[in-house]
Amino acid sequence: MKISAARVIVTCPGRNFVTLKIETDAGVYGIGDATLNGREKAVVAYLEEHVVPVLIGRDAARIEDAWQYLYRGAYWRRGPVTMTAIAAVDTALWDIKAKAANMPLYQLLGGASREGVLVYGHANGADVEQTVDEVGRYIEMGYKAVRAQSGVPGVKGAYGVARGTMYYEPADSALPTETVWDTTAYLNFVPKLFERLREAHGPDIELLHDVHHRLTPIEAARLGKALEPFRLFWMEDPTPAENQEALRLIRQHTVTPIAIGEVFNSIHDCRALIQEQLIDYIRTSVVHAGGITQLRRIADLASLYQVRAGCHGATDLSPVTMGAALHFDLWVPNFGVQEYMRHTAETDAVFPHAYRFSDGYLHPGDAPGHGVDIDEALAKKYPYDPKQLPVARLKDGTMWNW
Ligand SMILES: O=C(O)C(=O)C[C@H](O)[C@H](O)CO
Repeated sequence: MKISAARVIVTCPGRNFVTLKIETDAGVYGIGDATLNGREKAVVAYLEEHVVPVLIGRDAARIEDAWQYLYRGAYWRRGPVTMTAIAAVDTALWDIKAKAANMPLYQLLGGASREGVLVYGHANGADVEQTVDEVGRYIEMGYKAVRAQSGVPGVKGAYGVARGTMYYEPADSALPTETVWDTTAYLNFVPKLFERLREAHGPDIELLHDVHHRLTPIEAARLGKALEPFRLFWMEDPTPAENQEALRLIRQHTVTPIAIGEVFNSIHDCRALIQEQLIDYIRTSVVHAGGITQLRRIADLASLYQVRAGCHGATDLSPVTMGAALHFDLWVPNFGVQEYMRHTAETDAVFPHAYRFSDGYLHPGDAPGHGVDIDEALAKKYPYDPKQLPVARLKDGTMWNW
């Protein structure tokens, strides 16, 4: 079964998505997500200029060889653009292999290890009480795990707070929106938020929180310690994790579980964090960490150290990534939780999918392949709309991590 064509499809049903469609001479096709939020066109160019030409005529069944060819053969390895492009090819080829075998992808990976995939939703509010209500709304919808983010007094454009409810979309403008970060205000506020959430919703609901790379190691240690009485499922991205050693310091001070990895694109980015057991959950995703092929390797490494998978699943990861991730999650022995930020109805219509939510769990469905398709005619109706992620500055104007 040879690859006969490969095309990049860019569409914006409410937000931008880049999709690679690979066709074969056997008539079977596969699709892969290649969306890199705010940097979409860089991946489009990488795919169209450097990857598509070398795919034509290759054996579609040789997924590992294609992965190694695109990774080792590139010389300029790794990085989010390269690894997102590789992920798109890898996901499309796994889709083709599973369709050709007439099996849902999770069967090819080794079969289901569980009945459904525990997911966490995103509750957010302008202040504490609104966030408490929003968490309650997610619990009513059946969620067993909820991430809580709130507006912080004195912080302009706090991370994770939507302008409407349900659909937080940070890439909101052609030029980056400027937000202001205030560590003192944030550190004083967050423990009070979780105290109130436990008081309102009791001890059993799983609560998560994303710090979004804003703290220094000692500040993150302080926050983790302050949150211990409220038993978080995880504290995410407490510091920018390119400094992997920083996690040693944080770990010495707190038993609040830590999740890191959504911006990682290589197994090497998480090697020390996993091998030194500095994190509890690894957040690498199908789309930004080189596809199913590398994600499996990361998960296997993590399983040796009791680190569990907690895949990134924000709205900028398309339904194609969500579908593929759910097959991975259903199989992976060391599963923790899957992020599930619902896509809008417009997005869901462009990407018809087999996965279904029920009572706090998602199931990838049993359609052959990863179970997600693209309606190309509908996709054409939504042209690319340039949008970038925000930036953050301290109150005195110093650039900070968004
Ligand atoms: O979902 C999360 O945990 C995020 O941090 C979402 C990111 O801000 C988003 O994917 C950036 O594109």
